[in-house]
Amino acid sequence: MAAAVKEVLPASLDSTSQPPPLFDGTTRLYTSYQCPFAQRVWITRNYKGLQDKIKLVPIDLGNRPAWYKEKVYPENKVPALEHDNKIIGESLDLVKYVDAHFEGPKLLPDDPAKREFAEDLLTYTNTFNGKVYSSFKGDTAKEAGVAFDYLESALDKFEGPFFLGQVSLVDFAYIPFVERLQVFLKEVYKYDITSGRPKLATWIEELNKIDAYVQTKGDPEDVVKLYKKRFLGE
Ligand SMILES: N[C@@H](CCC(=O)N[C@@H](CS)C(=O)NCC(=O)O)C(=O)O
Repeated sequence: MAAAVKEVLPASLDSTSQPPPLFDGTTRLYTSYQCPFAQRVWITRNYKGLQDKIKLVPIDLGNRPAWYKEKVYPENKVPALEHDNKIIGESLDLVKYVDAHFEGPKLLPDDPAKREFAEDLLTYTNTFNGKVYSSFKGDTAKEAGVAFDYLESALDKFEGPFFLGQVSLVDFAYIPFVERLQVFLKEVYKYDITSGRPKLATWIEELNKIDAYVQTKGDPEDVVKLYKKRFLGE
């Protein structure tokens, strides 16, 4: 198989940048290449083959343009999607929105049991992140372990390497966080999240075969630096 072409990514806009011509009919994903929430939507866009339909507009969150809050998204966060003359935010709503309103492979199956499980898992994402983040200051292996065990047993529910069997929005909701946590826990705590969790190991491996995801991955060293500063005050 030929290697996939890497998308040329636009440079981030900062406080000196002019806004794009807003509400001109172009669909725009306001994003940050470092943001795991935005990465959920970015992977979804790539997987559905919407690179030409949804334009990436990266924002420099450390030096944000004033027009972003004033004219685009009063929440002043990424991700946000400009579509059909409106702005929509919140990554979990956005992945569903992009799946429902755009062409490309469907990322939620029709099977009601799988849909219900998808909702449960999407709801659990915040709990998952909260449990792992709070473990950094406690008994990390034990407390983070509970959250990763939850994923391991969820991956056992349906046949196939992904949460719902076949790849879905649920995988794209978790992987940006798991990707970062795996690196950080290994580097700082010498904790291997895949040890004793074969399903989780295979899930990560399988996702790393999906170009739509691989193209969105950041530099692991940046993650370690950022997390050390943010969570450990280093
Ligand atoms: N609940 C939001 C969270 C988005 C979020 O917190 N994004 C961060 C970047 S990773 C952000 O924009 N932070 C800027 C700020 O809070 O001022 C979602 O799921 O989309």
